[in-house]
Amino acid sequence: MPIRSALAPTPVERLARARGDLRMGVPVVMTGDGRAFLVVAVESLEPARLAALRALGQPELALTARRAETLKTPAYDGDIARILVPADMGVDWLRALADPADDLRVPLKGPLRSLRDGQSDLHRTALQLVKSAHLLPAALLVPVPHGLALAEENGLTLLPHADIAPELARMSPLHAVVNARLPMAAAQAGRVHIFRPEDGAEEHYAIEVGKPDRSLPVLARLHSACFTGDVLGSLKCDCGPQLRAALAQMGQEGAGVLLYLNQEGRGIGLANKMRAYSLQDQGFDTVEANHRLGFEDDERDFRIGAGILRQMGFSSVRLLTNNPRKIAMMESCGLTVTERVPLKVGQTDQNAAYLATKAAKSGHLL
Ligand SMILES: Nc1nc2c(ncn2[C@@H]2O[C@H](COP(=O)(O)OP(=O)(O)OP(=O)(O)O)[C@@H](O)[C@H]2O)c(=O)[nH]1
Ligand SMILES: [Zn+2]
Repeated sequence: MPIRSALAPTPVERLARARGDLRMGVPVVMTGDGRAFLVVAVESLEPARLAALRALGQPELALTARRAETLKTPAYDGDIARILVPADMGVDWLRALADPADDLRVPLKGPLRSLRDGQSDLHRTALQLVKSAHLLPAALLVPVPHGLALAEENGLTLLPHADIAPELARMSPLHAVVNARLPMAAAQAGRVHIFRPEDGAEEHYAIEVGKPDRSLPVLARLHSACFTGDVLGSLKCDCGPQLRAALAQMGQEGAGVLLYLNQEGRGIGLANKMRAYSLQDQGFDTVEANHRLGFEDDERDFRIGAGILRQMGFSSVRLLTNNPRKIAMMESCGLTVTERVPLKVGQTDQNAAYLATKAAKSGHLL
């Protein structure tokens, strides 16, 4: 028995496997309180799988309240909506509900029947899981009578809700993997540290400039990955210039730490960020675009940055930011912010509206 339990995947390992399954369109089985559901992500659902799922039960579509609001359908569970999938509706209908790309062209998708009775905890967890796989936040759940047997017969990942829900909510511990010297144009004395989370999600990086004194507040920047801004020189945001200005200031002062957090698109992933950009071309601002996709304005887990700084031995920072939420998060995680150092660079005609929206709707300081 002990050998078997040591070989079997833990809840965290099952979650990592489930993310891969969902991205590939493979169903997972979620069980809890005597119920069992097959769960698939709408984004990766193929017609043959939908037909196989329908043969087992009546599918229910779980969407966030944000997406339901755009679809003008009630979210009786508060933060999520459960919608009955009619027998004659296929994958295209589901995708149209999940993906706002054609909302303006084809506004009416209903009437939709939102479910009011019954429990929604498994649906909520399924949506969190799909989000953490960086897919569109839309999950199809099919109630099945014998979840355990179905998982075993078909080699599907089994997710007991009581085990996985707490794992999804907590911040995964991060481990320092390796660090190496990296001279940079902005700072000769650079060192890159790699941190790997236990849950199999993205690694994050800390770029240490010089040898900051751990007993003093360190000049720090929490930078969220922005492929378009950091690498391509996008004019739609200010990320690239902010990244370079932060490193330059650390180089000038001779010490600092820049965290490069792989939370692309404020945590929704690059594919979803590009969907948001496409909606912005239809006239929606950065916050509205996230909402229409079914996300909150900001899906980042701000605990990660604080966790890395503490692991590196820092307890107080001079934080380079215009975002008050970052300061509040650091302090709630026990780090002292002795000073906010403004970081105003990279304003362009193309990003003026984006920066104004962040100031008006997300509390950024101009
Ligand atoms: N979803 C979404 N993400 C965006 C958009 N534009 C930029 N981003 C992402 O926003 C994040 C910007 O992160 P930060 O540089 O930390 O910016 P911030 O939260 O405004 O805070 P400060 O720069 O510290 O003031 C990056 O992950 C970008 O990829 C957008 O229109 N939609
Ligand atoms: Zn950017």
